Amino acid sequence: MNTAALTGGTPKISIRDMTLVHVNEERRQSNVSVENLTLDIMENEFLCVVGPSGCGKSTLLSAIAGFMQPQTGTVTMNGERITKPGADRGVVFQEYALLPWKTVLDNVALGLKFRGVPRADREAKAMEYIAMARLTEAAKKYPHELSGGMRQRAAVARTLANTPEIMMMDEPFAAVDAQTRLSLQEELLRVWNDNPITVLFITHSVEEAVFLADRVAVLTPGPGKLREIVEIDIPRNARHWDTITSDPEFIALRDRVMALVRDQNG
Ligand SMILES: Nc1ncnc2c1ncn2[C@@H]1O[C@H](COP(=O)(O)OP(=O)(O)OP(=O)(O)O)[C@@H](O)[C@H]1O
Repeated sequence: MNTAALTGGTPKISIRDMTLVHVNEERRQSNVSVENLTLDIMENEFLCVVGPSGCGKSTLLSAIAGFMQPQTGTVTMNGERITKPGADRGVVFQEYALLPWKTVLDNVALGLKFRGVPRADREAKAMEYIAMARLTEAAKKYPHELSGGMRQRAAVARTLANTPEIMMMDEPFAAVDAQTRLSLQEELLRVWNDNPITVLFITHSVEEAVFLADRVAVLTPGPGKLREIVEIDIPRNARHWDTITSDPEFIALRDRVMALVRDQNG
């Protein structure tokens, strides 16, 4: 855990009193999805966001990604207001992250291509990230030739190859089977330990959040406000599924976060 960052370091992302409203002009409807949310995401921390369905987790991600603007309040990165999407913020979604007509190598190299990096350089760089995701053997394969877990590892490699300042993940492992999901979580922590980066990870799974995070932000039922932040001080070298589920600290933190999510009195 990046304790220095959490106890006085610099926030990478600062959200202040942010309200996000989805407006449907045709139907003359508006829907307040996030209300008066204040939250910092510290440099190189792994922050998980949990909360009841519809509480605004994905909407929060959209604002940091620059896909939508707050109606009131602010969202900044390194002190600068976020006004549009940018390569400095990478997003991994649950599905559709890879272009089906491109190989793993071309998918991972795509962002570098857009930035004008010459072919040999971008392929060498992409292969480094592919190796990190343990996909070297699959570099020339197309997404439909990969398992769901391999596809998500490729999606993470593609995002990290763009060297963003923050990687945001919206339920990235929700579509894979339970066993694959556990190994993807361990793999993600291995990669993150080797490549420190700020991570915002959205999930429905309290266990997943407590396993991965430095801190878990629990939102209230929609419109989402911050209910509580729970610090997860389980040592990084204890984050293995074969042992952690019998660790009393893990059990206590999981139960605490679960109680916060289930309490509907926002
Ligand atoms: N494009 C949109 N137009 C109108 N309302 C929207 C739109 N997208 C989301 N909403 C509404 O905003 C609220 C928050 O949705 P959001 O998807 O951010 O929640 P969530 O916490 O990510 O949900 P889930 O856990 O079910 O994925 C919900 O009431 C949803 O119906």
